[in-house]
Order: sequence, then structure tokens, then C-alpha cells
Amino acid sequence: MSSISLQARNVTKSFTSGPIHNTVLHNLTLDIRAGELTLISGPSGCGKSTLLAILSGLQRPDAGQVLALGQDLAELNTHALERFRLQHTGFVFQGFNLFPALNALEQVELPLSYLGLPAGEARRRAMASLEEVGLGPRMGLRPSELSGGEKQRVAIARALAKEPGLLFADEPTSALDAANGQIIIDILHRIARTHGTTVLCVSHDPRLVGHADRVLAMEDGRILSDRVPSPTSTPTSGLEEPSA
Ligand SMILES: Nc1ncnc2c1ncn2[C@@H]1O[C@H](COP(=O)(O)OP(=O)(O)OP(=O)(O)O)[C@@H](O)[C@H]1O
Repeated sequence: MSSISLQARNVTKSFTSGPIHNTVLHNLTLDIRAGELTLISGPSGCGKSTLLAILSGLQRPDAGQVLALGQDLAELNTHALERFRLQHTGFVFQGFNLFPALNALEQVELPLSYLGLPAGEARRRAMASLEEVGLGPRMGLRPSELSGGEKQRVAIARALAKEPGLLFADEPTSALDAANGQIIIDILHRIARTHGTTVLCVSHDPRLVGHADRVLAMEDGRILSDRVPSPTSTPTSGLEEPSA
């Protein structure tokens, strides 16, 4: 049984705009395990991205506690929290967030320089990460020369090269077609297994369900169910097996 690496305890979050007070997360408690791909699914607006932002330390909860790799995030001041996020977390977003002028290798090397790695070590790690996502032959290309699926693989390599304990993905497949979406989720799954990384992905894409180790269904700021999907529950059956 893998260890628990991310915990939320009675987390509550509200937003107020004008007279409207919107409670987005209601006293939410959950444990996420290392070495697994956990998917949080649910309809638009149910609070998935807010939960991800709080679990990753991007936002603070109004009440409750987050323990990430055993660290209570509330104990960290803003600077220490930034440092924690830089060292221990990686992010993959729907829109890839790549720099147009940099080639794939430079995109992956850049955050490693912020970590203070020597240039040679940064290059070695960046190349290994790009190889791992199947982009070894394309590491000299800029985003305009890459497909959507390839851009997302660069973004994954950029996160992976930091060797983070926690990898967060917010709707990583929603800009991609079914075959490329499947490649991305399979890469995230493989990273969890082979590196022991905690991979937490939020998505409203039902095609991803059968590819996760665990699926938490969310609605109106609450976790409604927590299950291990069967491989047959994926609605992607019938697709040709894509080659990564
Ligand atoms: N900074 C903010 N200020 C005010 N309201 C916010 C803010 N961030 C999120 N919300 C509100 O919180 C609710 C949940 O938003 P959230 O983005 O977490 O949902 P989601 O499940 O990720 O949705 P989607 O699948 O569409 O991305 C929404 O009603 C949203 O309008």
C-alpha cells in the first residue's frame, strides 16, 4: 500500500463578490496517495480547480488544514511556501503555458535554473525528461512547430524534470483530441508508477476515468464518491491504441 502524501482536513473556501457569498468547498477532507494517478472529476464550477489550487499551496483555505509531503502549508510564510512549491510541485495546465520563443529543451531547462542546478545537470535532466515523454527527436522545436499533444508533453517534461513529489494537472487533456488526450493521461499514469510521484489531475473529461487509479467525484464543493475504476469503465474503448 503506497503512503499518503497529500491531505486536506476540513477545508473550506468561499469567495465574496459584492453581496454574493459563494462557498466553493464545504468542509472537505481527503487523502491522496503517492505513486498513484488520482482523478478529481465533476461538472464545471463544482470547485475542482479551487481544490487543486489549495492542495498545491497556490491559494490558502479559509479554514482547515493541508498537509503536503507531511508539511502543514499553513506553517509556511509566503516566501517559504513559494520555495516549497518550487522544490516539490510540478504543474500541467490546459493551455500548456509555454514560451513562444523557446525550443522544447529550453522550456524544460528554464525552471531548473531557478532551482539552482548547474547548467550541465539541468541539460541532462531536461533531455532525460523529454526522452521520457517521447520527444527526444523534437527537443529543438518551438511551440509553433509542435502539435497540441506534443506541446502538452513538453509541459509534462518541464514539470517532471524538477523531480517533484507532487504533480498537479488542471484539465490537461481538454484542448486535445481523444487519441492525444489518452497519450497524455497514460504518460501521467506512468510517471506516478515509475517515479512514485503523487499525480493529482482534475478534469470534467469522462474519457479519463478508466485511466486513473482512483476517481473522486465532486459536486457542489463536496466529494460524492471515491472509487477505483474498472478498465472497462472507460468510454474511450473502440479507439485505436495510440503510439506515444
Ligand atoms: N477568484 C475567484 N473569485 C470569485 N469566485 C471564484 C474565484 N475562483 C473561483 N470562483 C468560483 O468558484 C466556483 C468554483 O470554481 P472552480 O474554478 O474551482 O470550478 P471547476 O470545477 O474547476 O470549474 P471548471 O471545470 O469550469 O474549471 C465557481 O462558481 C467560480 O465562479
